[in-house]
Amino acid sequence: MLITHDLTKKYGKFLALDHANIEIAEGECCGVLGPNGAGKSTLFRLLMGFLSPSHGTATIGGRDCQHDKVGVHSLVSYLPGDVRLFDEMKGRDVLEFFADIHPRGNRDRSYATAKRLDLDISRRVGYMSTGMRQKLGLSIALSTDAPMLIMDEPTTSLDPNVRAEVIRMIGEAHKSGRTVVICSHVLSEIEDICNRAIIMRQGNVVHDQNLHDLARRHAVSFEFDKPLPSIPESLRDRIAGIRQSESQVTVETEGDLRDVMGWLAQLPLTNLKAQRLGLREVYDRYHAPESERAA
Ligand SMILES: Nc1ncnc2c1ncn2[C@@H]1O[C@H](COP(=O)(O)OP(=O)(O)OP(=O)(O)O)[C@@H](O)[C@H]1O
Repeated sequence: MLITHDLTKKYGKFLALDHANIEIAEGECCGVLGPNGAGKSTLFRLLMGFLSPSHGTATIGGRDCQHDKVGVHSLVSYLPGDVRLFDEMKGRDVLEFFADIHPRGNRDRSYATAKRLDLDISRRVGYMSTGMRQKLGLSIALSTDAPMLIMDEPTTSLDPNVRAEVIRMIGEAHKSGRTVVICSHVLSEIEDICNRAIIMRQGNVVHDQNLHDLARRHAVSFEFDKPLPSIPESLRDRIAGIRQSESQVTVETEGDLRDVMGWLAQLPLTNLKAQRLGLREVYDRYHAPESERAA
C-alpha cells in the first residue's frame, strides 16, 4: 500500500530524512516512533506531497506522492501534527467544508465523530481551546472512509479520557481493514493498536518491530551468585539473551515461559521476577536517556 524508496529530504544542508526504505502493506497498523526532530513529520509531509523529496520516491496505492497528489489524497485521510483551521468559522462549518472537499468525506459521519469526541461544533474555531481544535482535526480525519489513515500525533493536547477514545477509534478503523500509519510519543498507544512499529533516529529508520512477536517476549530477572549453568538444549530457542552483572541476572525469553521457568525453578536463585518485554525496552536500545545509558 505504501512504499518509499531511498526517500530523502534535506533542508538546505541539513539531512532530515536519509534514504528511507519503508513498505507498509494493506491492512497494517504501523507506529512511527522517534524523539523530537527524528524526521517523522518530514516523512508524513513527503507522503502527502506537501514537501518535495531531495532524492527517492514514495507511492501510496501505486500513486506517486509527489506527482499525483490528488490521487494520493483520495486514498488518504491525514491528520497533521499542527492542526491549523479557519479561526473565523464555526466548528460545524469547518467539518462541512472538509467533508465536502474530500472525495471520501461525509458530513453526517463527521458530525457523529465530533459528537463521540464530545466537541461543541457550534463554537467558533478561534474561541476553541487547543484540545478542542485537535478534536476538530480528528473529527475531519476520522470521518472519511479513505482506505489509509496517516496521523501525526493524534492524541496530543487531549485529556486522558479523550485520548483513550481516540485510540479506540483508530483501532476500530484498523480492525475495519484500513491501513493506518500513526506517529506518537506515547509508546503504550502504539502497543495498544499497532501490529508494527518503526523506530527513527536522526532521519534514519533504525528498527522495524513486529509487535505480535514482541508480545511473546519476557524478561525474567533474579539474583544468583554463581555463573549460570549452560542452557538445556531443549530451551535454546526459547532464550533470546542472558545478561549477568554480578549476582543480578536477566534472561530474555521468547514464546511460552513455562519450560524456562521450570528450569530456573531448579536453581537456588532468589527474587525472581518475570515481566513482559515492551516497546519501551526496544525503544530504549536506540533512545535511552543519557543517565540510563551511563548506568
Ligand atoms: N522547514 C524546515 N527547515 C529546516 N529544518 C527543518 C524544517 N522542518 C523540519 N526541520 C528539521 O528537520 C528535522 C526533522 O523534523 P521533523 O519535524 O520531521 O521531526 P519530528 O520527528 O516530527 O519531530 P517531533 O517529534 O518534534 O514532531 C528537525 O531537526 C527539524 O528541525
